[in-house]
Amino acid sequence: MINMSRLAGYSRQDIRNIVLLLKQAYQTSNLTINYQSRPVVLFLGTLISTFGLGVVFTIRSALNKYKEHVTNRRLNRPNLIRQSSTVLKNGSREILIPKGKNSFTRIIIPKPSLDQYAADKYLYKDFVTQQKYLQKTIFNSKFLNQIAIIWRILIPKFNNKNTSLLLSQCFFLILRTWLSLLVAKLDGQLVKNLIGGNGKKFARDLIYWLLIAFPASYTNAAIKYLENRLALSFRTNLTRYIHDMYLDNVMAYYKISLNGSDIENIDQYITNDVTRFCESICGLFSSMGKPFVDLIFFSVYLRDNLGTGAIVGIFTNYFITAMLLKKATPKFGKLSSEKTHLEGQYFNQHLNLMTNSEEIGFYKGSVIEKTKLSESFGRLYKHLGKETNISFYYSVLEDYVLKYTWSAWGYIFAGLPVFLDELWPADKKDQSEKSKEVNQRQNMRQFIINKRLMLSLADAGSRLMYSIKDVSELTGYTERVFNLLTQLHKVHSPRFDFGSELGIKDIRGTIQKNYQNGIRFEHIPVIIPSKEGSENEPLIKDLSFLVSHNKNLLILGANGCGKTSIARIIAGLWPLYRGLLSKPDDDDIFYLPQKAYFTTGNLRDQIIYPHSYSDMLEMGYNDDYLYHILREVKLEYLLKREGNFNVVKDWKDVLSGGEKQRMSLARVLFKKPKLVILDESTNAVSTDVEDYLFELLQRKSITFITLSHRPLLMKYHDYIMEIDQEETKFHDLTSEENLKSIDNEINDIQAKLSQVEKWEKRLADIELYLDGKYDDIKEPQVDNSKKPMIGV
Ligand SMILES: Nc1ncnc2c1ncn2[C@@H]1O[C@H](COP(=O)(O)OP(=O)(O)OP(=O)(O)O)[C@@H](O)[C@H]1O
Repeated sequence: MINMSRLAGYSRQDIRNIVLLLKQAYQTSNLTINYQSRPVVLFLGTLISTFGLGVVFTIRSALNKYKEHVTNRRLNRPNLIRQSSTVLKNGSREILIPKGKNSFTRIIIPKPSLDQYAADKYLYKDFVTQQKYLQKTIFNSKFLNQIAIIWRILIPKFNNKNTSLLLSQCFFLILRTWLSLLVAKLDGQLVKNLIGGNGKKFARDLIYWLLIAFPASYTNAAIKYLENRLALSFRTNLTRYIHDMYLDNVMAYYKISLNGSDIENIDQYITNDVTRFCESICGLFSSMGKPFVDLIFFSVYLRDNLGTGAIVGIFTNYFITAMLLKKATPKFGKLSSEKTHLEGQYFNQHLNLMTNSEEIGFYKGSVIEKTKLSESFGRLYKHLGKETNISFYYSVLEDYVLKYTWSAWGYIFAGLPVFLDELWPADKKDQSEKSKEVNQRQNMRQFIINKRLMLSLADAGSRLMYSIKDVSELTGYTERVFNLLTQLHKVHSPRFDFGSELGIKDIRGTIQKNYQNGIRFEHIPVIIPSKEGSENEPLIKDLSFLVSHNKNLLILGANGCGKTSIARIIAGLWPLYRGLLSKPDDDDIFYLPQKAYFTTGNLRDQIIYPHSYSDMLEMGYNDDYLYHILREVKLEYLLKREGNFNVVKDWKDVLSGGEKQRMSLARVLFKKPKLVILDESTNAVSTDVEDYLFELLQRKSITFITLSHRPLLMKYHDYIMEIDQEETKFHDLTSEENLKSIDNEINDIQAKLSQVEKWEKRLADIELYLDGKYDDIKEPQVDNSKKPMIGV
C-alpha cells in the first residue's frame, strides 16, 4: 500500500497536529465577536462613511455633468475651439476648454483682488527693513516670518476650502495615532493569547486585527490624499496670485527684466519653485504632524506604564540628539535652491537650442551648443555630486543616531517594568506556579505593547528629526518664492522705478491718454531704463513731433539709434522720464514688433491674436471674415493649403519670413486700430507686395508710424523724421517745397533710368559685336563721362 502521508512529506504526528488545528479552527467558529468593540465600530464606521462619501461625490459629479451639458447647449459653439476666455460681469473670467465634440469644460477664475495686492505690497516691501530690526530679538525666524506672509495667499480667509482640507488632515493624523495605539494593544493581546495557547481568543483578536486594518489603511491613504490635494490647492492659489500680477496690463513679465533684480529664469520660479514649495510645505505638515501627534499620545500612554521619569529620560535624549543633529545638518536649503537655479539654466539652454534649431543648423553650431550644454550640465553635475556626498555623511549619522541608538533606548525603557517586576515583585512569596505563569504572560503582553509604543515613539521622534532636513529644504524654496513675490510686487506697483536708484521721483514725464488728434511727443528724451535713471546717456536727446490722424510718419535712423525704443515709450514698456506724451487710448494703438510673434494654437489664433476666439465671436466676426482678411494680405492660399482655421501647427516654423509679416498685417486688419506702429514690418516682403500693403493701410484709414532705416519707404508717408546722434530732423513731405524737391528727385531718377536703358542696349550691341555676329557694326564708342553708376 502506498503510504500517502510519507509521499506528501508529512509524518503521522504532523497530520495529527493539522487535524487538531482544524478542529480548533472549527471550534473558533463559535467564537463571540463583540459588535460594540472598537475594531468593529471603526470598521463599520469607515465602511459607512466611505459609502456616504461615494454617494455625495457621485451626485456632485452628476450635477456638474448636467451643468456642463446645459452650458454647452447654451453656448452652442462650433467644434474644436482651443481655448477662449471671457470676462464676466462680476469681473471673474470664464475659460472654456474644449473637451471633445461640441463640449467644453467651463472654468471660472475669480477676479483678482486689487485691494489685496495693494495691501500685500507693503508686507513684502517692509520685510527687509523689519527683518533687520527683528534680528535683534531672540524669537525671530526669517523663514517663519516669510511663511506667515505667504500663508495669506495659501489660505486667504478661515472660511476656505484649504482650511477644511487642513482640518481634515489634522483629524486623520490624530485618528492614525489613536489607531496605532489600538493596533499596539491588539498586538500585545495576540502575543499573549499565542503564548497562553488560547486559540479562541487568538482567532477573535485576529479578526479584530483584520477589521481594524481597514480604517488604518484608509486613514493612511486619506492622509496622503489630503496632502496631495492641499499641495495642489496651495499651488493653484499661489499660481493665480502670481499670474494675476505677472500678466496684466502692467506688463510685469516685461518690466521685471528691467528691475535689475537677481531673478534669473523667472519661468523656473513660477513653475518649479512654486510647485516644490507647496509640495514641501504640505509634505512637512504631514511628516511633522504625525510624529508630533504620536509623540504626545504615546508619551501620555507610556507615562502610565513606565512612569514620568522614563518619559523625561526619553525626551531629554530626544532633545540632546535634536540639538546635535541640527548642528550637524548641512545647509540643505541653500543646496536645494542652488540646484533649482542650475537646473533652470540647463533647461533654458535646451529650450534655446530647440527654439532656434534652424538658425543653429545654418550656422552649423552643434559643437559650440554642445559645449555650452555640457558646461551647464557639468555645473549641475558637480553640484548634485556635492549634494549627494553631503547627504551620504549626514544619512550615516542620522541613521545611527535615530534608528539604532534610539531603538536601544526604547528597548531599555520598555524592558524596565519587566526587570523591575523581576527584581522587586510585590508579593513574590505568595505566588503560586500558576499565577507566576499568568504574570509572565502579562509581562510579555506589557512588554510587547511597550516595545511597540517605544519603537513608534522612537520612530516618531526620528521622523521629526528627519524633517529637519525637509525644513531646511523648505527654507530654500520659501526664500525663492518670497523673492519672486517681492520682485513682482515691486514691479507691479504704480510707483515702480524701473530699477533706478533715484527712485520714482526721477520719472517726471506726463502721459495724456485718449488723445484724439493723433500722437504727440513734446520734449521727450529716449533713455534706456537702468539704475542711473534719467541720468543715463539718452539715445535721443529731445524728441518733439505731432502726427495728426490719417497722416503717416516714417522714422529713419541707423541700427541701434533708438527707433524701437520710441515704440517702447509709447507702449509704456519704458518709462517716460521727461516731457509730455499725448496718445490715443491703448486699445486704439497696435504695434507690429520687428520679430513677428506666433502664439501656440491654430491658424485662427494667429490672425486674431491677442484676442481669443470668444472675443472674436463677441465682436461679431466669423471665419468668413478671417478668410476675407487673409485674401486682403494675399495669404488666402494658406487656408487652402492647411485645410481649415483649426489646424494647429508650430507657426513660427511653418511660415516664411514674408508670410509672417503678412500675417502680422492681417492682425492689424482684424484689430482695426486708429494707429499702428510698424517696426521694420515689411522688410521681408517683395516691393510690389510692400506697395500693396501700405496702400491697403491707407485705404483702411489706419494711421501708421513706420520705424525703418530704408528711405525708400518715404513714398508712403507724409512726414519723415531722421534720427541722428546730434539732432533729429523732421520733414513734412506734404509741404510745397518738399513736393517740389521730390518731383525733382523723381525726374533725376527717371533721367538716370533712361541712361541705364541706353547703356543696356549698348552692352547688348557690344556682346553681339564680340560674338562676331555684326561684322558690319563698328566697335561701339563709349562716352565714359556719362556712365551711370550701375553694378557691373
Ligand atoms: N533692455 C535694454 N537694456 C539695455 N539696452 C537696451 C535695451 N533695449 C535696447 N537697448 C539698447 O538701446 C539701443 C537702441 O535700441 P533700439 O532697439 O531702439 O534700436 P533701433 O533703432 O530700433 O535699432 P534697429 O534698427 O537695429 O532695430 C541699442 O543700442 C540697444 O542695444
